Amino acid sequence: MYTVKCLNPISNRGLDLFTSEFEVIDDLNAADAVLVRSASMHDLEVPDSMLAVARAGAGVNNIPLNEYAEKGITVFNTPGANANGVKELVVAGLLLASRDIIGGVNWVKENAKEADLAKMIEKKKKEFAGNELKGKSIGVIGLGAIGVLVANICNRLGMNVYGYDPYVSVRSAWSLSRMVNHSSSLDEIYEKCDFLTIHVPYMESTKGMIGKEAVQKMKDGATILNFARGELVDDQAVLDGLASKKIKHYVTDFPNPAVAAADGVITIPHLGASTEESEENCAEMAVDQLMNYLEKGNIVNSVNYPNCDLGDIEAECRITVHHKNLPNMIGQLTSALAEEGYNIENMLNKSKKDYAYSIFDVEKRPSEKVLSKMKQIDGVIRLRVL
Ligand SMILES: NC(=O)c1ccc[n+]([C@@H]2O[C@H](COP(=O)([O-])OP(=O)(O)OC[C@H]3O[C@@H](n4cnc5c(N)ncnc54)[C@H](O)[C@@H]3O)[C@@H](O)[C@H]2O)c1
Ligand SMILES: O=C(O)[C@H](O)COP(=O)(O)O
Repeated sequence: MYTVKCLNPISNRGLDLFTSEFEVIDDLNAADAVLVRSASMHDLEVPDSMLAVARAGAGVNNIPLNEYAEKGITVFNTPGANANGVKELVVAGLLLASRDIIGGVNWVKENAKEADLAKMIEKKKKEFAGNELKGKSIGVIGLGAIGVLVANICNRLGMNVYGYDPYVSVRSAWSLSRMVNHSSSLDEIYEKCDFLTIHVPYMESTKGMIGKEAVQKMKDGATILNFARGELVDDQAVLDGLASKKIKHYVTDFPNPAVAAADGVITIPHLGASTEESEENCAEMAVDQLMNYLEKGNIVNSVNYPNCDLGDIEAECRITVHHKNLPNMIGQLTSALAEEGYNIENMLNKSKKDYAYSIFDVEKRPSEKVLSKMKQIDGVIRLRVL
C-alpha cells in the first residue's frame, strides 16, 4: 500500500486512477508521495521516507528540486498537459489588450438600468474601439509546449510571428508552423514586435529577463503578455514603460501588489491552467507517472532525475538505485550482486547532470547483506527493492 498526500485540490479524474494499492491521506508525514499544483514546498518539512513529488502542471519553481534530488525524492511534472488551456487564455489576453472589451463591458454594467441604453451605446462605443490582431507582429519567447501552440495560433490569426528559443527541442521544432520566423536574438523580437509573449520556466537564469533594457528596446506602444511567471518580468521596468507610454499594456496571469492596480495592466488571477480539461489532463498524467514509479520504479517525466523506464517487472525482484553521477557506480553495484551470485536479468542506467538512476531486474531478492553493501557504496542516495 502506498500513501499520497495532495497539497492542492487535484482533479478526481486523476485520483480515480489510483488502484486499491494507493490511499490518499491527510498526514504529510505518513505520505510516500505528494501531488501538488502551485503550493510552495520550499519551506515544507517532508519526511525522509518521502519517495516522490508529482507536480500536476508545468512549472516546478515551487519545489526545491536539488534538495529533493539529494534526498532521492523523484520530482515529476506533466509536460504539455495544460498547454492548450494556457494557449487559449493567451489569445484572450491578446484580444483584451487590442480592444477595450473590459472597459466596454464594465460601462454597460454600470449603465444597465438606463432606459435609453441602446442609444447611449451607439454614442459611447467609439471610446472602446481598438485594433485587430491580423497583420500585427508578435514575438514568442520560449518555444516549448505552450510557446509552440501560441506561435501557431497567432500565425493562424494572421499575425507575423517571431519565435525565440536557443534551446528549442526537436519535438517543438517539428511542431512549429513553418510560417514562424526564427529569431536568433531577443533584440530582433524587441525591435520588430507589437506584442511579446513569454513562455519560459522561471529559474535563476530567467529571473527579470524582461527588464529595463528590454523595455527600452521595444517598439513604442508594445504589449507584454506574461502567462509564465511574475518573476520573469521586472515590475519597475514595466511600470516605467507604462507611465512613459512605451508599453501600452502588460497582460499578466501573475499580478502582484506592485503592478495589479496600475493603468494599462490587465490582470488575470493565474487562470492559465484552470480549465476542467487541463486540470484533468495534468491530474491523470501525474497520477499515472506516480503509480508507475512507486510500483515499478520507472521514471517518466522527472525534472530532477533522468527518465529511466524498464517497463513491467518481469523478474522476481527489481532494485532501483538513486545515486550520484560518478564513475564506476554501476561497476560497484553490479559487483555487489555478482559477488554473492545474484544474476542480473535486465538493467538500465541513466544520468541527468549530477544525478543518476539505475534499475536492476534480478533473478531473486538479494540477501539483506548484499542490499546493505549496495546501500553503503559511496554515492548511493536511495535504494528500493520492489
Ligand atoms: N499561467 C499558467 O497557468 C501556466 C501554465 C503552464 C505553464 N506555465 C508557465 O509556463 C512555463 C512554460 O511552460 P511550457 O509547458 O511551455 O514549458 P516547456 O518546458 O515545454 O517550454 C519551456 C521552453 O522555454 C525554453 N527556454 C528556457 N530558457 C529560455 C530562455 N532563456 N530563452 C528562451 N527560451 C527558453 C525551453 O527551451 C523550452 O522550449 C512553465 O515553466 C510555467 O512557469 C504557466
Ligand atoms: O506551471 C503551471 O502548470 C501553471 O502555472 C499552472 O499552475 P496551477 O496548477 O496552480 O494552476
